[in-house]
Amino acid sequence: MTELPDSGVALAGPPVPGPDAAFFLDLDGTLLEIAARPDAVVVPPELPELLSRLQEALGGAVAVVTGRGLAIARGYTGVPSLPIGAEHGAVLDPSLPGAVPLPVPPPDWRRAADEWAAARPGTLAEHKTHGLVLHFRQRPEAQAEALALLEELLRGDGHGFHIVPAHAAAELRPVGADKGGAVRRLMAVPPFAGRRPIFIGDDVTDEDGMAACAEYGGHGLRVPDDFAGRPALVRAWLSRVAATLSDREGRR
Ligand SMILES: O=P(O)(O)OC[C@H]1O[C@H](O[C@H]2O[C@H](CO)[C@@H](O)[C@H](O)[C@H]2O)[C@H](O)[C@@H](O)[C@@H]1O
Repeated sequence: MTELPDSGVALAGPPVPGPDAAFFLDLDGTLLEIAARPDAVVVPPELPELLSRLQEALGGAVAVVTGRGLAIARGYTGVPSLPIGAEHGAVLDPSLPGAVPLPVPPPDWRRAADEWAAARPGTLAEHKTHGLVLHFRQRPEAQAEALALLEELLRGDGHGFHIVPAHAAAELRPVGADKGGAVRRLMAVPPFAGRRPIFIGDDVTDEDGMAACAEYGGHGLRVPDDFAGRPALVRAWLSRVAATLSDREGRR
């Protein structure tokens, strides 16, 4: 059973995997509770220690694969040695192999996104190196207008971008950059190579990462289905995985 620390509620979690597992972890909605705005997330103080314990139990085979920018994700996770696939796999930790050149949004797109958000209180334009996001969580009625703006920006040659739906947001992302690519690049090198990968995510963009894990004999765990939609349960389960695997190793 997985204990939910703040309520004492206990739910059955997935079985604890073997010591040959590798974890690919999504951030927002998986390790972190969803917040009203991207900059309003509360990072649990125990997260860096949890990730470090998990790394130790799995020979280092733990990565975060997120839609967030690299510096932000690095700050939230707080573990310098943790490999990070950022911007949905468009940006990988500089230490990781296999970088491919990707487009950046033209300046007039960035201006148009900022102007769109400035004219609609409650919305937000988020800029990434290889993309941009229009957020409307606090103004859901702006969804259609957000999509209309992104479609308008893509009219013409599209500069190698496409529109990806997100939680209460719409995003422009380079064609061909997805979380599956980040998983494959990491699975090609130690300490991931040869392991059975498990991707934990909550969103449609995580499905690419889960599909890539299946190519290596692994699978995906979906937060809504496997953890009752509760990042706190994901963290509690990962803590149990780390403790169980370390215990088994200690007894050998
Ligand atoms: O791949 P992820 O780690 O799940 O990141 C996905 C996006 O997360 C952020 O936006 C989402 O979370 C915000 C904070 O909870 C929330 O306010 C927003 O409505 C969600 O869409 C982030 O801002 C994006 O850049 C990520 O792509």
